[in-house]
Amino acid sequence: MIPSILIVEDDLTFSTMLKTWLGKKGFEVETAGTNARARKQIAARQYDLILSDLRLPDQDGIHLLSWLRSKECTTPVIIMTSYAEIQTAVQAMKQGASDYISKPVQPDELLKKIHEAIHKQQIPVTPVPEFNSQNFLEGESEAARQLYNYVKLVAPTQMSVLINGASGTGKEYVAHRIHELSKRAGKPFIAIDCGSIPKELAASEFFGHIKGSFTGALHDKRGAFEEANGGTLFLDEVGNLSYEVQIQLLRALQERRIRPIGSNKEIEVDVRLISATNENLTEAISKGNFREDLYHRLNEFTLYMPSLKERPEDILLFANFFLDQANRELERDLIGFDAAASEALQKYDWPGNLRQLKNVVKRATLLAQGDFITIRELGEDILRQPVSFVPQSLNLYDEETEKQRILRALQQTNNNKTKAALLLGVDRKTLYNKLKLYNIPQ
Ligand SMILES: Nc1ncnc2c1ncn2[C@@H]1O[C@H](COP(=O)(O)OP(=O)(O)OP(=O)(O)O)[C@@H](O)[C@H]1O
Repeated sequence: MIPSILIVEDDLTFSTMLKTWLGKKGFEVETAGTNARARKQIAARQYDLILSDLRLPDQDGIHLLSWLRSKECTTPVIIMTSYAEIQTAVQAMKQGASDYISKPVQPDELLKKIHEAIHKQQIPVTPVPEFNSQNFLEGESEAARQLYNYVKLVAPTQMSVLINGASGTGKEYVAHRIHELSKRAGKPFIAIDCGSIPKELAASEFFGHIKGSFTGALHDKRGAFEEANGGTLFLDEVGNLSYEVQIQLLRALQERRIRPIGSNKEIEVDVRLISATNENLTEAISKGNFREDLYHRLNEFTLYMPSLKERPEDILLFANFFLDQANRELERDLIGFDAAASEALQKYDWPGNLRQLKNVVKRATLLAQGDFITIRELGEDILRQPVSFVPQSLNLYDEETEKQRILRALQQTNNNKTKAALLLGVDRKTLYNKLKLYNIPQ
């Protein structure tokens, strides 16, 4: 499916130029010159992304954002601003913008941000992020250790894997990890969000079609099975497949062959399946909504993704990891979280799991005024949890963990004892005592 973009921009030359360029990059693009016009167009149809100038002749882009929120419209919005001051961007992010970009717009940067924003919304075939040590972390909790032990065991096999877990726990990341650790690494990894494919297009998404085989089939299209041939096909939200598509899928898996719609030729496919779900599929089976035979095909091995609440030891680890990412993306240089912020992060429930933590940290990185993220920047949801503002004592940790935390804090602060003490939530004197205790050179 071609992703659609609405450009809201009053500079006609610039918007025409953007429209042409994005059109060449494979997007379907429409434009609007005013806020009022944009609202009309948004009310009339669904877009995958809105790219809006901050300053518009009638009302500015921030107004557009609050209007979208009032309509409970979740289409991602990227704000373009000539005023690169942080404040406008901050306001836009607070109003729910996915991202911002300053003018003059760098085409490659814009394209990257568009892909990221659309990816977060998960259109059916999601562009696959690059996985490397800069954007993947396993965690150190017992739950994480167990999960990645299983991942390493199952990855090299041909078994189909069903990943079970709540939204934002990292199911797609784990699916990709399995692919990377398998013999299929280097071959395609194709992700399909079964939850957002319209029922009537599902067969074409999976198996492809021949030009003219139905109204709207303007070109030949390769389906996901063919795209993933030799590699891995990842079916996200697999519980959402219609019964009819479940039957077609089962047949394809049993026969290892598919036939594009309108074609009389069958194509052999060699695909490893990884699926993910956040619902109870056994319950769906008992209600007659999911086929048991397909379930067993998909579920030769089950992985359970722990929620962030079930792995509290990993919260600060991930928070710091996402902070490094946000520092790079936003060109900021924050050192860490102060003691009260660290405590608040650890006490919060994180219903949206890693995805929510990543978003909270990114916003806070943008908003922070000093070297550390404080409780003020973490947002209302997190503050609503009862948090005592007394810095946490270091002694909650065992000695080795405590020593490692101190070494990390010193490294993060370039050996600045005052800042390291602040980061650890202790006073300087305590820090000096601890340095002596652990024989850490001063
Ligand atoms: N192991 C990880 N290391 C680093 N970042 C991660 C990891 N796992 C998840 N993330 C971050 O959290 C976000 C959510 O992860 P992912 O999309 O894999 O979750 P999901 O469980 O598939 O969510 P959903 O059920 O909503 O599709 C990712 O975009 C990524 O930024």
